[in-house]
Amino acid sequence: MISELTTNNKTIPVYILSGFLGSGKTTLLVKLLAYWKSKGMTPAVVMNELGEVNLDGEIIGKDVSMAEILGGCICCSVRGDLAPQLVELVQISSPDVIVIEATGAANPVEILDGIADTSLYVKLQIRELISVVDSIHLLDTYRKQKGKTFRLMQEQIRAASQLLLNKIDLVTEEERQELVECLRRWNPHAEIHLTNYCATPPTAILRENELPGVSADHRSVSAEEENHESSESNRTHSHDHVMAYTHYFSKPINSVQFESWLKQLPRDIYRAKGIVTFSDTNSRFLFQFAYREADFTKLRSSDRLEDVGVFIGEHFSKTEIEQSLRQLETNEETAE
Ligand SMILES: Nc1nc2c(ncn2[C@@H]2O[C@H](COP(=O)(O)OP(=O)(O)OP(=O)(O)O)[C@@H](O)[C@H]2O)c(=O)[nH]1
Repeated sequence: MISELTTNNKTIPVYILSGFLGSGKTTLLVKLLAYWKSKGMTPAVVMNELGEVNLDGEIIGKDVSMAEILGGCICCSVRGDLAPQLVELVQISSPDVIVIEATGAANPVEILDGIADTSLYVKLQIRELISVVDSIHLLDTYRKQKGKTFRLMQEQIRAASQLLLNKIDLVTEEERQELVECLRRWNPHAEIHLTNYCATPPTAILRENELPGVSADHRSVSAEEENHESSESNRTHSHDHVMAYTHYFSKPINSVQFESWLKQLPRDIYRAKGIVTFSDTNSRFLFQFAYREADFTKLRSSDRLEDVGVFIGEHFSKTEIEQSLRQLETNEETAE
């Protein structure tokens, strides 16, 4: 159980790096860390390895705060470790940004669920789920169309908001096109970047200019990004598809309205959890929502937790969720 809570009020962006074993996740991580450091930022890393040793940790360097979760996958066997490790990382190093490098065998949707737990204790906002795809490996499994690896790769691709089709030096131009078509079919929403050694401008995949809770369509785009966007024909231009949305409530809301709001959530949102203060009951509750069933547990009023909701699903509109929740908050304002 997490006993201490952070008092720092900033919201920390979180990026999840997913992708099959050996696809290039660490290669990308090293580039992202160098980028953040060059901007004077303090990044922190959560590394998860199936084995008992973390060899990649050596590559990261001693100047980056790192939490290691070894001996299992954070999406299943050591999932309970993720929240306490993240909270500790935030409390000790107060990072500006956190990257979670998943094991190659991880199902990213389960990791989102683990981060949702953590959002109850520290202010986190999942920004991107980046899946790195090994071109030659995908080509091989795609042509066979079966097996556990095929299904896992498919899940990692489906869940992503950013896709790096990496190691394109190892496939032909025709094969590249075949792979891009495959990615598009499995995930019509993600942005696709064709890369060698994950070389793509970090600004193109990080969406740093987007403030939490602000529609990506209104973000300001840097010149570098703009150039990149116009030269990249494979990208979709709506960024408003996310796998998780974290909402920090600004005030208590009405319990009846919130319950009926939960019931009408789109089917694409299959998991939600959080803490709310109800104006009409004068109490705080932990809420859980799964498979269209909502459950509320009363919290002690002394618990110093933020009012927050985390919503997980497939490519739903973050803006719509945000606006309708803000509406619930506004309803209370007018009722006062
Ligand atoms: N040919 C080629 N090799 C690459 C490319 N990107 C990465 N590699 C190599 O692929 C190997 C695996 O890269 P990593 O970045 O360690 O991959 P990973 O996904 O972190 O691997 P795991 O942690 O084992 O899951 C390394 O030897 C990289 O140098 C690429 O675009 N082309």
